[in-house]
Parts: sequence; C-alpha cells; structure tokens
Amino acid sequence: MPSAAANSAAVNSSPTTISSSSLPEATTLGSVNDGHSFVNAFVQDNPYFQAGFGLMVVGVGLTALRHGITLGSTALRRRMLVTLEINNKDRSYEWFLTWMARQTAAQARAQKRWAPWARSHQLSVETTVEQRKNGSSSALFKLVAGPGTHYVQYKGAWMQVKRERETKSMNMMSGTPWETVTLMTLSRDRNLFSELLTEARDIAMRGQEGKLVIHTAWGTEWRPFGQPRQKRPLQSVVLGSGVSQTIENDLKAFLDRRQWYADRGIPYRRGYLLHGPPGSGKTSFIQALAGSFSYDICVLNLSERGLADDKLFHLLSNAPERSFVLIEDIDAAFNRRVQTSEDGYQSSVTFSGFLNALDGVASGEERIIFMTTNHPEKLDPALIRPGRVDLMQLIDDATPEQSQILFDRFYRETDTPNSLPASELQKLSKRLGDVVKHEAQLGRRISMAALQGLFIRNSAKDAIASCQNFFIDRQPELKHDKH
Ligand SMILES: Nc1ncnc2c1ncn2[C@@H]1O[C@H](COP(=O)(O)OP(=O)(O)OP(=O)(O)O)[C@@H](O)[C@H]1O
Repeated sequence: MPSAAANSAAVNSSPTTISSSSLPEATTLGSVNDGHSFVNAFVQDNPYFQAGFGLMVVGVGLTALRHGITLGSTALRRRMLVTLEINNKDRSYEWFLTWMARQTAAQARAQKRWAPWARSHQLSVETTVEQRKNGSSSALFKLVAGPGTHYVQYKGAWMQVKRERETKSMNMMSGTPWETVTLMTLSRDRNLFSELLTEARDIAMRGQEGKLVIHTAWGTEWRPFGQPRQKRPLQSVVLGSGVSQTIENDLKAFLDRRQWYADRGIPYRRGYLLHGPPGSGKTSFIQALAGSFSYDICVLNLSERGLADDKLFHLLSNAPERSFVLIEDIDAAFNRRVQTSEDGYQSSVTFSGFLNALDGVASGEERIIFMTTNHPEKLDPALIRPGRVDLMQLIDDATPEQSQILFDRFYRETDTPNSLPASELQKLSKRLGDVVKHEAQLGRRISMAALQGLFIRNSAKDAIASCQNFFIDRQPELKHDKH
C-alpha cells in the first residue's frame, strides 16, 4: 500500500508537472509558486486527508498485526502441534471411521466425563443395502463421525479430528466424493497416531477374525457389506456322496499349484459352476467353503444398474486377495445374450464383455470364480468352456442319504427336552429315507431347503408324517463331469 510520504514524494519529485498551463488558477492566485508548498498546505490543512491518512495507518498496522499473528501461530503450530492426514483412498480411512464411531459411542456413554465442547453432534449415517435374488433387500446402518470438526481424547491426549469432503471433485469410478480426515494433536503426543491407527486396524481385523466377509461392488470398488458373518461349518451343508470332497480337493490342488501355473505361463485362475435345482445348497456350500479356506466372498450382480463392460472388467481384475467371486443365476443374466432385469432394465454388460472380463488380463494374480445356475442347459457353450469353467458340479435335490443326515442333524444330534428315544428317532430317519427313495421312483423329489424348513417347524414325528406334501414333480438333471 503506498504511504502518504510516498505520495507526497511522487508529487514533490515532479514539480514541473504542475505547470502553469495545467494549473492556471494557481498561477493566477499566486499562492503557490512551487508544488512543494501546495502539497504541504493540502496535507496539513485538509482535515479529510488527515482522517484518511490516520485510517490508512491503522489499517496497515492491523494488517501487519494479522500477518504477524498468522505467522506466529503457524510457527507455533509447527513447533507444538502435529497433524496426520488420512485420505479415503487409503484402507486405514475405513478403519479410522469405525474407530471414531466406537469413540463416539463411548463418548455418549460417558458424557458426564466429557467436556461439553467436545461432544460430537455431527454424525453421518453410512448405509449398505443388500439386494437378494428373491427381490427382498436388507439395509445396515452405521453411525460415523460426519463432516466437520470433532474432538476426541485418546490415552489422555486431546485430538482434533476434521473430516472434510471434497465438493468439486469425486472418485469417478465409485461416484463418491473424495474425503480426508485430519487429526491434530500436540507434538509431544505424535507417537499416539501410530498407536491409534494400529488399534483401529486391529479392531477392524478382530471383527473379521474367524468370520466370513462378504463384499459387494460399489462402482468399480469392492466394499465389505455389513458385518462379518459367522462362518458356516462345511459339514452343515449336506451334499450328495463325495460332492463336497470333489470340489474341496479340486480347490486345494489349485491353491497348491501356483508355481506350476507360473512355470507354464498359464493364468492362475479357476472357474466353478455349481448347477442344480433351487434350494439344493449351492450358495450355502460356496459360503461354507470360503469360510473353511478363510476366504472372503465378492458377490457380483450382473444386473446391477450402472454396471458396464469396463467396470465389470475392472471389478473382476481387482477382487480383494483371498476371495471367491460369486456370480449367481448366471443363466438369468445371459440366456438371450442380453441381460435384462425383472423390471425390464437392460444392463449394459454385454455377453462378450462378460467373457472378456472372465478371461481378464493374463496375470499371475489368483482368481477363483464360482457361478451358480438352475438351468445349465441354457448356458452358452462359450461360457462354460474350460478356462472359464473348469469344474461343473451338479448339486441336486435330496437323496435318501442326504435327507437322513439332515434329519439326524436336526433331531438326533441335538438333545432337545422333548426328543424321542434314540431308537424311535432312528426308525423315523429310516422311514424318511424310504419315502425319499419311493417318491424318486415316481419322479417326485424334495429339495434340501424344503426339508430344512420342515424340520425347523415340526417335531420329528410331524415332519415325517407331513413330508410327502413337499415333494414335487421334477426330472433328475444330467450329471456333468469335470472338464
Ligand atoms: N444341501 C443342503 N444342506 C443343508 N442345508 C441346505 C442344503 N441345501 C439347502 N439348504 C438350506 O436351504 C436354504 C437355501 O439354500 P441355498 O440358497 O444354498 O440354495 P441354492 O441351491 O443356492 O438355491 P438357488 O438355486 O435358489 O440359489 C439355506 O438356508 C440352506 O441352509
């Protein structure tokens, strides 16, 4: 900002500019023979100028003070405070938000101990919706610290937590805005950051330990859906004789041969197609198998709106480590080579795009894909050729043996107060086996899901007495051999 002195200096230094022609009145008045005395008179005698000059001095002073304070506080902050920035591109972002959600809950419980200014009222809800095959859906909510400033106390140290959301740009793949969380605390507590992050990661991992994590597609990213689930024991899914073992052995052999594949330059992937009537245990088995191998499951819904060939390719090439990709009802997706959902929406995933995504880029990355269908006969041969589907396995309706094993699981192996004597239960179990065998000869079959429903609702006696009502006419499906 130019000072008054400078102004006057500019005027003084060029007295010749105040010529008699430009200031005829001044010359005529004869009061100013040179510019110097004119300016002096103007500055000293003009009250408006003096007031303006005073204001300018105050303004300059305040600006300098403000700069000084800013510089001082920045220097002080640099010396005394330490910040940590976590971006939502990083995995620890989710861990941190979950950790914060716990802190917020703990804070609500111990509100009396908290300084009122530290109470956080800025929560935001994160909802995940699971769309099931039968059209139903379920939603899960998680309350997390919303955008804004929050304060938390960790191991005795106060921290400021600022969650900021980018408004001008977003992750084009997932359609979510970029976000950052900035933690600030005193320099002397800087080590607490790594402790906090370790704790946040451990909490996230502990929640998943011994559990099955289901991921769903979110744009082109995979995100865990809901809470990790209790693993289902593999034996609880009762399949036909040797079926479970066949798939398990195949998977084990594949996992043991990574180097074998690498040495021969073969893409390290395996595709499984489980086919059979509804309710025979295809999905349950895949989930139990994933649990027993400590793998996650990535559920891919090809009818999802917004899913196009490029996104599908990206998703299949970037599934989380140690996970099965599960694509259910594959026949519904491409039975006419065009994918149409129930409400008539035509997906932009093309059949050739899907095949392309299945083949993926030839890389050493492990990829295990499970597909299920009730109608293998409708599938295009291109889809089930070796390399895309390496093992096709029929998972069928209940055989006499399967139905008896399931019966025993429900009634004989559980010691319920009103349970019948063992000999009685054994007779009922045998009767069930006979009924299943007899009905099969008449072309009538019962699904394992129907048997499970029957056993859940009834006593052993009632279940056997009424089971005949649940058989339906169904031709057995042809068995498919391993490719
Ligand atoms: N073989 C089985 N052993 C034990 N339970 C079974 C079996 N088959 C089905 N069930 C039970 O029936 C229900 C439905 O099973 P699941 O969804 O796995 O069948 P599915 O074959 O995948 O059916 P769909 O072809 O309709 O997808 C589950 O609750 C499961 O516990």
